Amino acid sequence: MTERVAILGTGNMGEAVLAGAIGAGWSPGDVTATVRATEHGTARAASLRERHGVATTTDNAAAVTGAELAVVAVKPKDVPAVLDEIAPVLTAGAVVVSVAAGVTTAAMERSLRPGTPVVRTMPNTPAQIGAGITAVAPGAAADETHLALVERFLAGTGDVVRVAEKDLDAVTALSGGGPAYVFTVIDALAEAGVHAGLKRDVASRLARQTVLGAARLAVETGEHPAILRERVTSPAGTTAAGLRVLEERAVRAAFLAAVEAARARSLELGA
Ligand SMILES: NC(=O)C1=CN([C@@H]2O[C@H](COP(=O)(O)OP(=O)(O)OC[C@H]3O[C@@H](n4cnc5c(N)ncnc54)[C@H](O)[C@@H]3O)[C@@H](O)[C@H]2O)C=CC1
Ligand SMILES: O=C(O)[C@@H]1CCC=N1
Repeated sequence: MTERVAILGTGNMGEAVLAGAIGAGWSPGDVTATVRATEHGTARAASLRERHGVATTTDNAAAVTGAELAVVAVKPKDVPAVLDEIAPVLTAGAVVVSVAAGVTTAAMERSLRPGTPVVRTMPNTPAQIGAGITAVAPGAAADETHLALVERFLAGTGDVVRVAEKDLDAVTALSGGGPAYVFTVIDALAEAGVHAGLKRDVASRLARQTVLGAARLAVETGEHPAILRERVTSPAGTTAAGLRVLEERAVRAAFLAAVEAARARSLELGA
């Protein structure tokens, strides 16, 4: 027995969260996913019904009627319009959860009836396979019970961590967008392998599994990445030669600047 959930705007992130929760046992019969009333939306709705067994509609207000959880997963600029649609019909005590980058709980609360519990979150797309991490921060009217419900729903999407709302822009920059940085690394490593003479399928397999294996080793041993890196790096060996190039090309500084730029953009989206 699971609570009734509405996913409002079921694009990349909405579907990833939905798939993670359902994959971990949330009943598809308790989930309604909304799409836009366009040709593309109609096709997408059919595909969501077929692949996940959820109900679909283009009517956000109808979707939240009777729902205990309303997950807002539209683009940040579209959040106010969706909140305006659902505010009059939201069940008393229902929790509004947002995954939108930058949009503050205070801004959302202004569009909702006074006292509506709001939880702002920042998931990432590995949620789709239960390997995500989501940071959550409560709004003014969200208490422990509301947070617990949101965390139980998100548990199927992977790890969940509570943070202060002021930290969510940094979270967005690191783990929200982080998969994109890592996919760039996988892609670059595979291309480098091809350049070094490997067949494309072999290079791609080596690159993907190397990133997965390194991540799992870091997570499962809990050891500092610098220690794990040292164990790969033989004195005057091949890895030392490669790492030297990464340092010369300021790859660490590039990651620092990328996360800072993404955080600044998240702050801008919320302004
Ligand atoms: N893509 C990602 O990796 C992450 C995205 N986010 C956040 O998730 C939100 C959605 O991003 P994406 O899924 O990437 O975008 P998307 O464009 O794939 O999904 C948004 C969906 O909402 C639909 N939509 C727009 N207005 C609607 C309305 N009034 N009623 C019903 N459906 C409506 C669109 O047709 C689209 O399918 C954004 O606010 C973003 O900041 C957060 C974490 C990671
Ligand atoms: O790029 C974006 O704005 C969203 C938020 C984090 C990941 N994707």
